[in-house]
Amino acid sequence: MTETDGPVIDVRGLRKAYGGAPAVDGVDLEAGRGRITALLGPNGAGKSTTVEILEGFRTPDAGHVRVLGADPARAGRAWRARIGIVWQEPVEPSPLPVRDLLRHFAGYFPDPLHPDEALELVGLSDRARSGARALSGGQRRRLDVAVGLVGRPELLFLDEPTTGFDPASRRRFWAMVRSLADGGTSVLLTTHYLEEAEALADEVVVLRAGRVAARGDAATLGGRRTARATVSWTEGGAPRRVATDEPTRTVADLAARFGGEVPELSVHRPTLEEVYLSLIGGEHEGAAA
Ligand SMILES: Nc1ncnc2c1ncn2[C@@H]1O[C@H](COP(=O)(O)OP(=O)(O)OP(=O)(O)O)[C@@H](O)[C@H]1O
Repeated sequence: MTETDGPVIDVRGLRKAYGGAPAVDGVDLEAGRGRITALLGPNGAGKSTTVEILEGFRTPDAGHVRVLGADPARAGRAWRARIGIVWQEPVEPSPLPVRDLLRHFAGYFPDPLHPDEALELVGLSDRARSGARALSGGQRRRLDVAVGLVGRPELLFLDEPTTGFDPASRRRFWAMVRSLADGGTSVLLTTHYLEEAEALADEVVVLRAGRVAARGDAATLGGRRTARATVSWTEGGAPRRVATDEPTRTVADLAARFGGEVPELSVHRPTLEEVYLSLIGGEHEGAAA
């Protein structure tokens, strides 16, 4: 039975250890219908373990887990038909033409999209007759998403979906995911691209060592909006900077002092990446790139 109210993902106190070492250590997670939730965290933070439990591929040691109202560890085929998964590893390219491949996958679902609709959604309509092997890397990834979508999922898991995309393709892909969410599809996105989380996510959840280090919308995460601004300029040939809670006043004072243009003036607030790196600790700086 389809639930229209309540969160699509409802997780409390989730724990999972491997050989006594905790991978997920008391995670709470809630995702609303039609929302995009991004799960961030350095390598080994517990993202895949969490997602695999939500998909029903791993059993938790402890915790309350409900996905589309059911316990994924016990849910059956009808539940599985309501979720879509785009794996981290691209699917092995098939020799079948793209449209036939989608028709094949559509056959597993009770109310699938027409293959051409799925291709249209991911911007691959003009490649319907191509063999999947003839697609570029980015096009194959979009085909993976079409496969994830063809069953008309209520909840779509996207695991590092845009690795290897060129910047323009990535932006097209984001627009596509956003329009899916606008159409009511809920999305759980795992990504290492902070820019991607910022562009897409209604809520960002940062995992660190199996625990939630922070959650919130990308604009305010970790006190970002209220963090001090840094005003920089050049004076007497030397770079100058001040940290301030009142950047407008600082800029006005500088403008008055310089009597017009302030050389190389900029105002900077912490980026999501800077906030993220401070949340996960400096030892992981390489992991956020
Ligand atoms: N099957 C397994 N057996 C033993 N340990 C595992 C297994 N799967 C994951 N782990 C360990 O659990 C921890 C969390 O791993 P997980 O794959 O969930 O992290 P992640 O956040 O998805 O990392 P990445 O960003 O690298 O994909 C890591 O220390 C990892 O080594």
